[in-house]
Amino acid sequence: MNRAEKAALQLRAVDVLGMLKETRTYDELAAETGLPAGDLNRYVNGHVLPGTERAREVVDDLGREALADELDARISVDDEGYVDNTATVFDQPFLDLAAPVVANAFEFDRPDVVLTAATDGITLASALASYYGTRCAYAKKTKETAVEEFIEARERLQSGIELTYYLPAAAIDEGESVLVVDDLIRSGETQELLLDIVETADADVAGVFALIAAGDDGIERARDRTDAPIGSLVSV
Ligand SMILES: O=P(O)(O)OC[C@H]1O[C@H](OP(=O)(O)OP(=O)(O)O)[C@H](O)[C@@H]1O
Ligand SMILES: Nc1ncnc2[nH]cnc12
Repeated sequence: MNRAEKAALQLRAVDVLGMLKETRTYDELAAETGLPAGDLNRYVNGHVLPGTERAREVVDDLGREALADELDARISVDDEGYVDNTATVFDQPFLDLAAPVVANAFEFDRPDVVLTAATDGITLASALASYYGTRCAYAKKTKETAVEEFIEARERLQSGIELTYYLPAAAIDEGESVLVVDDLIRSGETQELLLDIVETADADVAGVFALIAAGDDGIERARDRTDAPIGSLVSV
């Protein structure tokens, strides 16, 4: 790690601790992290940065669990199993904090493009693209105006309705590496359409990630399509 990467990791750890501190006392945070309350206070208040080893532990070990808990607390599931996740997808700072933790926890190779489906995946894709310093692209159910060439992916859903997603063809170049993400995966139909788009572009899949997996079907469907790492932060 060079100096800038170390500094970024240290700041990420401070962000994770700051998020945890919002709902905990320093003593509770100390019990949870195994770190002295006095040190935690100095980190959260920005007086001292954690060393790189400590920062790595906070981001890798504590970060993933803490984010999953936070995500769990923010979503509600109705009687039919449908998820209200607006408190997450509308909160860009939360997703910006989640991005490095997700990237570290799931060991995706740094992609050239983070691809999602409009609408609800966009804020997550934006957070991840910003973290990796790469482009973000989203497929839409309608054609963007003034764009001439599109990659199209069409599928007949279980309902019998045909769904088509369109991505401007210039959004992904041949041979690029693409991380496919969405806020939620249930049947996996949307992810499958995104994977079709990656295939049509002659690009490679760096990974598949959803914040929330509603059941296992979607993850399994994605697993049938690629050997790249696949994951979700929480399951409902
Ligand atoms: O795994 P699946 O069964 O395909 O479901 C997951 C998709 O459903 C939701 O999008 P939706 O189609 O509701 O569109 P939205 O993002 O515009 O709300 C969600 O954002 C995923 O894209
Ligand atoms: N919000 C949601 N919850 C569960 N399954 C879904 N499929 C599409 N949107 C969904």
